Amino acid sequence: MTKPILELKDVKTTVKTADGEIVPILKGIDLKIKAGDFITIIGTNGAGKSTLLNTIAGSLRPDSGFLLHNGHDITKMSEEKRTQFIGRVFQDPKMGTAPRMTVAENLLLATKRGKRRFLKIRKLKQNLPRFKKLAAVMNNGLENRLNTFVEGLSGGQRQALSFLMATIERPDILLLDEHTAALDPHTSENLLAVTDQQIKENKLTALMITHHMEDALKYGNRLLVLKDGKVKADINEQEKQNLKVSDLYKYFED
Ligand SMILES: Nc1ncnc2c1ncn2[C@@H]1O[C@H](COP(=O)(O)OP(=O)(O)OP(=O)(O)O)[C@@H](O)[C@H]1O
Repeated sequence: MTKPILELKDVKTTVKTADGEIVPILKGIDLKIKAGDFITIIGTNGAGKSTLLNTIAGSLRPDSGFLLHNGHDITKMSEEKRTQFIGRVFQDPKMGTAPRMTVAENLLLATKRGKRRFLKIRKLKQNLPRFKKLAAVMNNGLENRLNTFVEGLSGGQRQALSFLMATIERPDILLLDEHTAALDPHTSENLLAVTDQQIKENKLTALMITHHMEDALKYGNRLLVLKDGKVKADINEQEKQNLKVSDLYKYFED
């Protein structure tokens, strides 16, 4: 049997509050993620969803347990090193992009993820047709703004750019932390549809946090419910197809 693309073994993560208190957040997560899994993650505020993605990305180090990437222990690997195989889109359109650089420059930087980063004008020009094609897929006019400074983009275009940057060098794992939550309903729906299409077309492995039960059911082949730092339910494709939103709310009850 092939190894999971990512495995978490009894992962426990604590955080330190402003007054120095150590609070356990993840309380023993066991998870095997197969290549091609598109997992939606739901759970109440504070359940540990973002902490789980932070622990996978390496921005938080677990206190105990292990993370394995294709069978290799990455528990102690730095966040920077993990960017070679992990792409990430945050909720805040301001994160993950450089505001004082153009869309094309940001994309060129993203192609150099995990490598030495310096930009050559020649490379930028060479890549423009490719970037135009990629941006057009996002279905929101980004392809006409390649020479615009990122700070001048709409929130939706900025999130679309973040998504492109996270996926332009195919990541082994794509982490989406409520990446459409700050957008208006129409823009959010468009980005979710493109996200789904890109994940399917490129056979990406992705984890997506959402507070929308309909989206958690509509997208992906697997659904995780987190509660109080633990996996309360791990629902497979078949089970998921038979679920309704009202069924999901039951997992939030005690
Ligand atoms: N760096 C941090 N310092 C202090 N507390 C933190 C930190 N990160 C998370 N927490 C706390 O840990 C708990 C879990 O946070 P986390 O963001 O993982 O939850 P979540 O399930 O993503 O919630 P939400 O739906 O509100 O985004 C929360 O109570 C939060 O306040």
